[in-house]
Amino acid sequence: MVKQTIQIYARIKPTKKQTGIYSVEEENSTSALEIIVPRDLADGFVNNKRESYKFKFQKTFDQEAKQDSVFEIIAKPVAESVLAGYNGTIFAYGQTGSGKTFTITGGAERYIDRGIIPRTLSFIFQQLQKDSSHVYTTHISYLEIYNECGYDLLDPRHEASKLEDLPKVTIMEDPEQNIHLKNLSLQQAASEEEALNLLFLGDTNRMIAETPMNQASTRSHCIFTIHLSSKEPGSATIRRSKLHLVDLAGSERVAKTGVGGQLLTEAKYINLSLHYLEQVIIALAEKHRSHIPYRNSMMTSVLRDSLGGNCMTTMIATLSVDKKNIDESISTCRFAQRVAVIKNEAVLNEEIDPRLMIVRLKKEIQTLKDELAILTGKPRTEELTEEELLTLEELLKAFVEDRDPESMLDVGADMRKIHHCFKHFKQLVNERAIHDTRLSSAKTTEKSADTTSVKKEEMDKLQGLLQQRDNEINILVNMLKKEKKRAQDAILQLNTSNAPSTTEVSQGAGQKSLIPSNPIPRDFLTPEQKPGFLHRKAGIGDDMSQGRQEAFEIFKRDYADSVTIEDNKQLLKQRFSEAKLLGEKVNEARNKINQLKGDIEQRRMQTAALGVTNASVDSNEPDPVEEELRKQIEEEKKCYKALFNRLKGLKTEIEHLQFLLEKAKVKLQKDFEDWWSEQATSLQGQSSSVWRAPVLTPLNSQQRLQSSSLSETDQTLPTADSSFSSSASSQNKSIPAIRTPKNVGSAIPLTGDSQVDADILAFVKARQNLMQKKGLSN
Ligand SMILES: Nc1ncnc2c1ncn2[C@@H]1O[C@H](COP(=O)(O)OP(=O)(O)OP(=O)(O)O)[C@@H](O)[C@H]1O
Repeated sequence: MVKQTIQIYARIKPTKKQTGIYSVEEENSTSALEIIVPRDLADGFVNNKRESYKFKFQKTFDQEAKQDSVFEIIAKPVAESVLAGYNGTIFAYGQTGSGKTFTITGGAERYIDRGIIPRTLSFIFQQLQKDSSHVYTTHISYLEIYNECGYDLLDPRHEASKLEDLPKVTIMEDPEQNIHLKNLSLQQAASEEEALNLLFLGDTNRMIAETPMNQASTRSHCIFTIHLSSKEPGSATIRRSKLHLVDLAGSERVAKTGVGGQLLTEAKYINLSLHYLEQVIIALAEKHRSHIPYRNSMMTSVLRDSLGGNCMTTMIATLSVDKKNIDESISTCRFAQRVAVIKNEAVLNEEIDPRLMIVRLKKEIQTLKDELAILTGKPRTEELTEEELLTLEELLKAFVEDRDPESMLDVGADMRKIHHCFKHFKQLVNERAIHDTRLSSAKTTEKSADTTSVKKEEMDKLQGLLQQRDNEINILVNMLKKEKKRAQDAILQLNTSNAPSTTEVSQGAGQKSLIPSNPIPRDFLTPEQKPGFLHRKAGIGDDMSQGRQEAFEIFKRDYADSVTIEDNKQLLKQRFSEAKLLGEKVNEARNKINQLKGDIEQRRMQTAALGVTNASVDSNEPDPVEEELRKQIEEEKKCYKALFNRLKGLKTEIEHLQFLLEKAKVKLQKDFEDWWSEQATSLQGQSSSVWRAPVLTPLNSQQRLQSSSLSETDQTLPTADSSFSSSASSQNKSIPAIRTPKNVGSAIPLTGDSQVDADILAFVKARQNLMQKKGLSN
């Protein structure tokens, strides 16, 4: 790598006029250029009394300097670096007409005026011819940038087409941020002559010709590039280098009205891309500046490597030393001073030719194989032998089973064995993955088994509940039967004592029913008329099921202690009303006493008032009216006391009765609970096999009536599978509401009450549906 600041040179264009405004002083390896501002021009400065400006250059080529010396000193070293594989750039910067083109390309009239490009081409091709140790390839490209648009000056269509019709050269950037120019042709030049022809073609195609300074400066930038690649015969290394020879646009600034007042101020560039070039130069000159605005213009993008990158760069500041150009000359020198601090790092651009590399590696492999075969005494085949595989497997097994994390597996430098090991480990990892998947799926199955057990628990609970409800129904039905029997006994008794009061109601088809005309027994009332038993009502023992509540009502009625409870209740009621009456009387007596007290007070006041108005009235004499009132008060007080004492006694009696009732209530509750569980246990024992519910269809109201009527004729209530269905089939084909499957194990006990039976059947159906859902029905 070669680290180097951009080299700066100054070249002064010859002039026939006597200027006397500058002087050149050559020092060791540098030269000092002093520009002296004539007094008359400096008059306009207010704050600056300086009359001369000094600038340092590598060398200043004064007016008499010839093209060959410029080439020798400036271009030749760069060309040599390019030949060695480094990138190089030479650019000329200066105002229009200061000699940039003359320096870079040369004068067209005389051979001796050939500029840097032809001389470099000549030099390079001479060198190439001389060096037979390398194979060189040379390509030329010629780019013109005008108004931020790139044009290929070597495009043969230039002559026939207008500038705007030609394809524009565009900048492309690859992921490594390397710049590629699309539509810029690279023309191979096998000889100096071919290269010069290309230069001539490009110059001819330049769209913007040199113009007089006062009209418009030359505003295009031209970049002539020599692309060189070289490699030693048989070597895979290719060196690629580029040499940019750049003729920039004129560096004039705006507002050039005169020299005075403008010298120390920085006027703006006419050419925008030169402004961006200066921005890049300023940014590069600043230490620790991370962002360099190369992308702002096409010219700075193309010359990116030349400015602070992988390139050996040289700048030639062209100066026109006429008095009228003194400000532009100073600007140019200032610019050059900034450029001089930019450091470039040029590296050898070598790359490996991939095709050659493959060939070389193949060859190397073969050589190594041959060597190995000689050393081991046996040629290495593609596959491992069985014996080798066996040994390897044993090694692998030992390695995998070894618990020591530090243990090593050494199979030697045989890639076949290493590959085999990788294959083995991959297999292990895959097997492990499959095993894990199976394990997780097994866990999922376990989970689902858990869910099933939860469901089963729930089902068992429901089944228990169903059993409980079945028991309830059975208990209720049994109780109903008893009630019915009692009612019918009562009817029979009535019939014997009062025969004409019974009406025979025909039920059709030989069915008869005895319905008492008066009074109607409680249990034969319509559901709407029923006060409590089996009639839906809310409230009694909210914690009891409805069936239990109803059973409780019946139980209560037949309870042995009910009479005592009832008597106590009546007594309590009586005592309550007595207490109420006594309380009223006590209040009356108290009011009476208060009233009498008030009367006495009033009487006293009247007597006192009379004593004041009438002297004959003696207020100290006993008043018979007051005496009478006092006696009355005494009487009332006695009465009040007697009443109060009685009330007190009643209160004690009431409290005692309340206590007794509460006790009886608790006992009743307990006795009922005992009886209930007794009933349930005995029923469970009777029907240990689960009821098999018949297939049911809902009853309509007519059927309900018939069912109800039928039941009234029998002491044994009709069942779904016998009485009801058989009688229904014999009477009316449309009636059968209950169909029993063949495997029905037990009958549904019905009560004969249409509403109650409908409730029971609805319950049975709901139960059956539930059983079917749970998959328990057969
Ligand atoms: N060192 C020199 N010796 C002889 N003639 C020169 C020299 N430098 C420049 N000239 C002449 O001066 C004129 C203007 O020079 P040139 O065209 O090179 O200027 P320029 O800086 O390239 O201008 P532009 O910016 O317009 O391209 C040309 O006729 C050229 O031959």
